[in-house]
Parts: sequence; C-alpha cells; structure tokens
Amino acid sequence: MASTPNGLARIETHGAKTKKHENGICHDDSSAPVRAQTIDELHSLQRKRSAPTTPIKDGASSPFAAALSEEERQRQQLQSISASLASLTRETGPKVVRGDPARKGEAAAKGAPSPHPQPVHHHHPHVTPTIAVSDSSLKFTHVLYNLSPAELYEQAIKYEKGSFITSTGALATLSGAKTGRSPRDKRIVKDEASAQELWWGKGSPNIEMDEHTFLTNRERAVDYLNSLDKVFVNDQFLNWDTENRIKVRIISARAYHSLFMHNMCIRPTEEELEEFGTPDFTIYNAGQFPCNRYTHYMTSSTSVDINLARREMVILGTQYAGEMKKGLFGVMHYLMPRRGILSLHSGCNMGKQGDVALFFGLSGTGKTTLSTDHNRLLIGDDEHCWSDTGVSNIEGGCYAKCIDLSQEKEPDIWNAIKFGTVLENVVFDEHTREVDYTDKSVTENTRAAYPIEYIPNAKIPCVGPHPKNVILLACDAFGVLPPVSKLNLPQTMYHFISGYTALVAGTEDGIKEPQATFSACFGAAFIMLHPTKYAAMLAEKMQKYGATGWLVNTGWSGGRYGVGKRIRLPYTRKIIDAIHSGELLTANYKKTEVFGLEIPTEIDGIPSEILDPINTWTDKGAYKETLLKLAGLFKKNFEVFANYKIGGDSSLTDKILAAGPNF
Ligand SMILES: Nc1ncnc2c1ncn2[C@@H]1O[C@H](COP(=O)(O)OP(=O)(O)OP(=O)(O)O)[C@@H](O)[C@H]1O
Ligand SMILES: O=C([O-])CC(=O)C(=O)O
Ligand SMILES: [Ca+2]
Ligand SMILES: [Mn+2]
Repeated sequence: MASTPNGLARIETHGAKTKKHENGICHDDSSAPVRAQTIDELHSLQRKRSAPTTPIKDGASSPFAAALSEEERQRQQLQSISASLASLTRETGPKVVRGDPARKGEAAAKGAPSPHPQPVHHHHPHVTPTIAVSDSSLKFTHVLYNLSPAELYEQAIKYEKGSFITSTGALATLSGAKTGRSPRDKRIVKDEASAQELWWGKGSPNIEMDEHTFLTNRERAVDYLNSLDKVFVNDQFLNWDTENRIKVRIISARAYHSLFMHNMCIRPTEEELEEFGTPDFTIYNAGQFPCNRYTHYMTSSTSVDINLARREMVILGTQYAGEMKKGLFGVMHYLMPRRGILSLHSGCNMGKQGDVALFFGLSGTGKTTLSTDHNRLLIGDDEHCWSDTGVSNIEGGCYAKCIDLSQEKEPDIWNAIKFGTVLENVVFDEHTREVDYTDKSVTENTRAAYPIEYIPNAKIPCVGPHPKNVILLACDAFGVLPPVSKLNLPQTMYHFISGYTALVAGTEDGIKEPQATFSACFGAAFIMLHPTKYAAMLAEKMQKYGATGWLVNTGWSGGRYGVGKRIRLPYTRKIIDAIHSGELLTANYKKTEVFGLEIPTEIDGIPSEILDPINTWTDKGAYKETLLKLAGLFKKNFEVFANYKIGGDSSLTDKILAAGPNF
C-alpha cells in the first residue's frame, strides 16, 4: 500500500486501483490537468467560438478570401445597424460595436479579434469633418445582435429585475406597468398616400399623427436607445410564404423584448442572416422611456407610432411586448392586401389528409387553444395570410394565454413552457419556482411566448393548402348563441364583419354584466383598410375554394354569465372534431329564431340538449329577452357597415345585410 509523506495510508479510490502506471505508482488524480495557466484562461476555454458563418462561395482555395469576406460582412452589418440607429438631426449614425460592454477583455484570451471597439466610420463627402458636437457622438453603442436564447437568459437575469427561471426552465419576466396593449395610444402617420389608402374616422383603429410628430418621437426613442450601455438587435422574417416574406429589424433595450421577438418572428438561418441586407421594416422599442406629453397628438405617456412610408415603428412608454407583435401585424394588414393576399387574425391547423381550418376570434375566444390540437398539424395560432397558393403563418411562434392553464386540458401548451419560452407576468413559488397558473396577482393576461416548433405536431414550414373550413369563434357570455352553427356565405360575411364576442369585465366579487364587443374582421385593432375590403377578399376566396363557414360559441351555456357556465373545453373540442371530420356537413339541421342559424340536432359525444341554448335555460322568458337584446346590439353595430358595398356584386351586399338577426 502506498503511503503519503506524512506516513498515513493513502486513501485509494476505485479508479486509482485499476489504473496503474508502468512504474507502479498510483495517481490519485486520474484526469489530465487543465491547460490553463490562469483563471481567466480557464474561463476562456469554456466557450468555444461559434463556427465561422460565411460559407466560402468563390475563391474557396484561399483562406484569406474567407477571412476577408467575413470581416467585410461584419463591417457591412454594423454599418447597417448604425444607419438604423442614426439620429435624423445629426450627421452620422452612432459608433456601433458588437458585443456586451461588460465582457471587455474576455475575447482577447481566446485569440478572437481585438476587443477594442472598431467603430463604423461614416464618410460624408459633403461635410467637413468637425469635432463631435454632442457627447452622444463620442460614445459607442454596443449591439447585442441576434443573441441566442441562452445568452438572452443571462442578460435578462443579470440586468433585468423580475427575471427568473421557472421550475420547467422558462424565463419568467414582468412587462412593467402595462400588461396588455394600449390601442388608444396607437398612432398612424397620415400623409397624402395613407390619407387615401387607409381607413380613418369612426370605428377605425387608426388615429392620426403627422410626420413631424413621428420624427420627434423617433428621435426621442433613438436618443434613448443610443444613451444606453447596449441595445439588442434582432434581424428576422415575417411570413412563411417565402415569396412574400418581410425582413424586420427590432431594436430594443431589454433582453425580454429580444427573446420575445426571437420566439415570435421567423428565425433566419445563418445563411439567410448573412444575406439579410437592409430590413424592410424597423421597430424602435424604447418602451421603458415615456413619450413627452407636451408633444402634439400625445394623450398619455405611452405612444405606439407607425409610419408606413418610412417603414418604421416607434414604441415609447410601454414595455408590453405584444405591441411589437401586433404592430407588425398591422403592417402586414397594409402590405399584403396590396398584393392580393388576405391577412387574417386567425389560428390555422391542418388534418393528416391536408384539410386546413382557420379559427377566427377576438382575444380569449380560443384561437390558440383550439388550433393547438394533438390530432392535427399546427400551422399557426394567431396571424396568417391567404394567397393564391394557400395559407401561410406570418409568425414563427405562438403566444398563449396562461390563466388557469392545466396540463390535462392543454397538454401541448403546457409542455411548450420550457427553456427558451418567455412567461409574462405569472406568479411562482419563490423557492421551487413552480408557476401557479391560477394566480392573477399581476394580471389576468398572463402569457407564454414560445417558438412554434415547441409544439410537437407543428407543420414546418408553416404553410398549407386552401382552407376547407372557416370557424368563427365567439365567447358569448350572454349564453344565447348555439355551441355550433353552420353558416352560408352571406352569414359568414355578416359575422366576420361583426366580429362579436362578449367578455366579462372584471371577474371579482359579484355578478357583472357581460360586455358585448364588436371588432370588425375579428381584429379591428389591427386592420388598416376598411373592413369591407378584407371581407370581400374573404368572400371571394371562400367561394373560389369552396370553404364552409361555422360559428362556434366557446362561451356560456345554461344561462348567461352568473347563471350558466362556460361550455366545457372537451365539448368544444368534440364540436371542432366533427367539423374537421365532415360529420357536421351531413348532420340534420334546424333553424333558430332571430339569428336564423342552422344548428345540428346531434353530435357524437355531446348531450343533444345543449345544442339548442333554449333547452339549457330554466327561465325561458329570460332567454328570449337576452336573445333579443343581443340581436339588437348586432343590428346597431352593423349600421355603420350598411352603406358600404362588399365587392363588385351588390346582390351579395344585400344578402349579407339580410343574413343578420331578424326580429
Ligand atoms: N370551451 C372553450 N373553448 C375554448 N377555450 C376555452 C374554453 N373554455 C375555457 N377556455 C379557455 O379560454 C382561453 C382561450 O384563449 P386563447 O389563448 O385560445 O385565446 P386567443 O383566441 O388565442 O386570443 P389572443 O388573440 O388574445 O391570443 C384559454 O385560456 C382556454 O383555456
Ligand atoms: O396582442 C396581444 O397582446 C394578444 C393577442 O394576441 C390579441 O390581443 O389578439
Ligand atoms: Ca392566441
Ligand atoms: Mn391575437
């Protein structure tokens, strides 16, 4: 037995016993020593440099050609980012440099290019170079460009209060004072072109601002961003239809925002990123910084501004990440119809046989829940395009509501909440980090944003053939709409333009009155053109490709809110299954009073009596009264649309008008 210099027996490990060297001496350390001489060197060994990303295209034989083009490419990329961040009132863009300012010096140990900032020099031949006239032009803007989720986690946890890793690996974040969108603070630049093209005035979501005010806010955002230690830049795509893809650049101040958009937009491959070039649209998200209320058109300290001519969006005074997602959706609602493509606030999935279904509905009616279906391929949960070649998802991720989320009822969404997913405004146990999805302490609008491939049966690329079924979802808290009805084309148009749902405002103590909401095209907050333009396109496409329309009530049954209950999700799923399978096309139907809806008399697996709401109300008088009240609200809402012609065919317009409630 070997002994140590102090005479005590050496404690032998199992490994040492079996691993004898030639000279018969046992080593107590069986692994080779680390190569590093210092702690810094050791740490630098831990992280391997990412492989060079530029594939060598020509001059493949010369290693210098590749090195040069990589350097040139990086220079061009920085120049493009500097141009994006340029103030409009100074002569040059900021000096931009890649990488985290906190990591200075680390790269040197790895033989990487010098960490000393290599600013982008701007040559302005007509300007005599002068000494920098403001402090802001003396400083560097550090850019964290298309970071990976792991890097963004580290940034968030290190620098952003309220960032935590949950027990399943998601990144829990807080969106700040705003936990939902601020539609009343949205402004669209009204110039000569947009004055003609867009929908303005009563009912329109487009509130005007002038070009000068936009530039004032843009300058405020750009100066704010450039004053920071670092900014995040995401270069990504919208629309899986590659012919109609839009390149977007998102400049933001928070890792939360960068990870959110990483998940929600389409992630470019390394090669696509190299060829990215100039973006088609840029977002300046300075959400932590308020707008100046002395600025013309500003009515609060929040402003979300879109300038279609400049292809830019500015966000001030709200950190709710959904503003970016839905702001871009608005832009698509402008760009796509110009190409004859219909943009839709809908979910979309496809059966194994290739039958596509669209799910329209306002917030909370079930687009995400019902399009995420274990038996079908998910094309997308919220924003789509319908072109001559079929449907395509606009986004690269999903944004699911999490309130009362259960593993049993929504297993796919539950399982998607893992590493990489952004979990907004949820409450969790401070020790175990287990999320309590029933907790509304921060907000009821808790959300999870995850890449679409986190859903196991996602259809990638997210495109599909022409839809067979168009399902309009309404969460009717009045409890008078049937769980499902089959619609003819004029009825489909009527309900599409109406865009009805009835939510219950405030779910605290006491019975609250359901609040009817009408939102044209099931997304009035995002549309840019008059609703009838979108409706006409939908009618034309449904007719051309033979799609069937359905109205599904995912809301109350057995009485209105406070008396009845929300229809059970498994029942709604059965109804949706019967639509997909074709079972409902051949069912027996009867017509309801007032709304004139065709309702099936039976569906496999569902108690027949619930199919006609009148059966489930104990007070039949109250049912009739509520039905008429709702019908009245529909009529009143439709008045503004009655004067517009849908498409060239005036007979369709007349039919649509006649397809509403009759009483
Ligand atoms: N019968 C039902 N059908 C559909 N959803 C139901 C039903 N009962 C309860 N729910 C719940 O209603 C919510 C539907 O929200 P979902 O995320 O699908 O909304 P959404 O239409 O995608 O809205 P948004 O556009 O805001 O994302 C989910 O929380 C779901 O669990
Ligand atoms: O935009 C949001 O915040 C959430 C959403 O999908 C919607 O409201 O339609
Ligand atoms: Ca959704
Ligand atoms: Mn939505």
